[in-house]
Amino acid sequence: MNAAPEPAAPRASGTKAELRRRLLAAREETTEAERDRAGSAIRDAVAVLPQLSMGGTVAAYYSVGTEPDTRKLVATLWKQGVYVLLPVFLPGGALDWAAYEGPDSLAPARFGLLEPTGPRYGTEAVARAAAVVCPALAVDRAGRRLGKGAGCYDRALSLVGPNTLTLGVIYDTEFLDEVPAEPHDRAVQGVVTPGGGVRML
Ligand SMILES: Nc1nc2c(c(=O)[nH]1)N(C=O)[C@@H](CNc1ccc(C(=O)N[C@@H](CCC(=O)O)C(=O)O)cc1)CN2
Ligand SMILES: Nc1ncnc2c1ncn2[C@@H]1O[C@H](COP(=O)(O)OP(=O)(O)OP(=O)(O)O)[C@@H](O)[C@H]1O
Repeated sequence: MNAAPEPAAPRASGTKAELRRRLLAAREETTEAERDRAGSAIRDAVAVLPQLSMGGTVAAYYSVGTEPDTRKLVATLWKQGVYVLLPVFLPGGALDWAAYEGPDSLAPARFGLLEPTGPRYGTEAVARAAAVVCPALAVDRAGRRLGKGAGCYDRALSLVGPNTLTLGVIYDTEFLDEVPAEPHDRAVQGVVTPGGGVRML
């Protein structure tokens, strides 16, 4: 065949990298007061969900930097008697999990993260959670999420069953019509934003 080749479609990974840069730059513009308000709204919307308030296990993340704040949510769930697992980033990109046992149970880790210091329960511990509260840079209408690019949450979400509630936490402006997706991407069931609360997708 001598038909001219189609122009190459941009590789999804390239598109993702560009989008990440744009979204991270926008997060840099948020103020501490905005992030503080966002954290209260996220806590108020999420802590009342039955899967997160019945005293079972919830896998969450402990926000750092300009991420949508989940520290208030984590503290509230813990005070309510929920068993909160937080991720420990392993070399290679898998996540281990350990319990949040109050602010003193965290220590600074690589990449500016604050990670739990208690016993680690293994990569598969996430499968015991009634809900997984995932960090994301963007989520689209089909629940496709864009993460930081290490594939941590794609792997973690591939371990959870269909009865586990999976939520991506983002700012309102990060809820997009479409996020570039690759076959390994694992969608979330719902999205949480400060302005929109919890929306199932
Ligand atoms: N608060 C929080 N905890 C979390 C996550 C998260 O997104 N937020 N993670 C969600 O997956 C995991 C950590 N994932 C990470 C993925 C990539 C990089 C990273 O590439 N960081 C560097 C860039 C590379 C480098 O410096 O060499 C950076 O900070 O720019 C860091 C953490 C587990 N814990
Ligand atoms: N289930 C998996 N098992 C092993 N590696 C995986 C898996 N899922 C994704 N990966 C790896 O992770 C890399 C990064 O994926 P991607 O760019 O989609 O990350 P992300 O969804 O943005 O990040 P994260 O999941 O950490 O929030 C992929 O190139 C892939 O090699």
